[in-house]
Amino acid sequence: MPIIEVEDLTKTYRVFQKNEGLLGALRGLYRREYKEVKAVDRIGFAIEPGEMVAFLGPNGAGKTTTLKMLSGLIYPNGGDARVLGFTPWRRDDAFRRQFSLVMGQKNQLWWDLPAGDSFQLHREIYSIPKDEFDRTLSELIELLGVEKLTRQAVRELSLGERMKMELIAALLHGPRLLLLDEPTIGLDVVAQAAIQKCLRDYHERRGVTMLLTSHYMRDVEALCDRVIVITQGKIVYDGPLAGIVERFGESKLVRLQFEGPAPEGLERYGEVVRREGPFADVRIERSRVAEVLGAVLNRHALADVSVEDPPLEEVIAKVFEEARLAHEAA
Ligand SMILES: Nc1ncnc2c1ncn2[C@@H]1O[C@H](COP(=O)(O)OP(=O)(O)OP(=O)(O)O)[C@@H](O)[C@H]1O
Repeated sequence: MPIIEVEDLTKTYRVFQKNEGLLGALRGLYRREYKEVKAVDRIGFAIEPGEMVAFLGPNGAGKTTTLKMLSGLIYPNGGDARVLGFTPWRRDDAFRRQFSLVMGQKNQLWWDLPAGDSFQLHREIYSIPKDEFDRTLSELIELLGVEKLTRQAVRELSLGERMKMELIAALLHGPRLLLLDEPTIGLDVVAQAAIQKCLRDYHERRGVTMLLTSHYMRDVEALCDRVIVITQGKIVYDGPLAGIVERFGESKLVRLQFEGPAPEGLERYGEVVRREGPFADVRIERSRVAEVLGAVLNRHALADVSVEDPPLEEVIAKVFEEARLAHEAA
């Protein structure tokens, strides 16, 4: 049975429109004008236990709104969702004990206290038996490598260290589902990689289901096999990460190393993105790669060759752009 099942889920916000100037403000006092923003528009998907799924989309696409509905923080206007067998916005206690929502932009730990004190508070809130709490906490402290930091005030920690503490707090009650909204936002690449590793290791140990939003494609590549792409509140792709590159990555990067200097005239095969000594990198239409390689080998002596998919950033940007154009044309 899926851990998350979403059908036709819709959320429309009603946003008060302020008029400009004093007169406009006065007019707004007796005649309020509203605009409707359809943040999430009849989306549907299912996530099975143990999956790690990336939920991607440009700014304002509806990702956070969806995660908020799935964790029961806000009500939808239409459609339905079952999460861990519960309707999230009914906020059953048994539901809240089985999932965690981590938002990279928000802290749930007490700023002036050591994280260890906030962990104790979590123990009380979730009524975790002491021995189980001690066992889980030491496992998580070891996994995240933060032995010396739990007695230091949270405000004195670096952003990366703080995120590790946030993760510990989120995992103390052993959730079956982890919803992560930009867990590596603002972190440098080293700290990002550390968080990715912790999440991967934790997933391996506990098989927890994860749904994660991120603007960093490194997070996605490191953690997720499946991608759901949302733009303007609608899902435009749901499938394997490799499939998105196949479908939207129209070109491949062919890296050639010639026996002598790279020859002139490679432009006839595609876009030459680098030409330096014996090296030439050419972007070639996916369907022409075999034919072009054959032609190059016929004419020139090659020392080495490799064929690479375009970077995920490029592919995802293309998915967003195509969806935007389709939306404008509709
Ligand atoms: N509380 C709110 N009141 C009114 N409009 C809102 C509210 N929250 C979000 N929106 C609007 O709903 C749309 C979707 O917002 P949401 O935060 O879900 O997007 P997102 O995909 O998470 O974006 P980002 O990547 O920038 O975080 C946006 O147009 C946003 O302005």
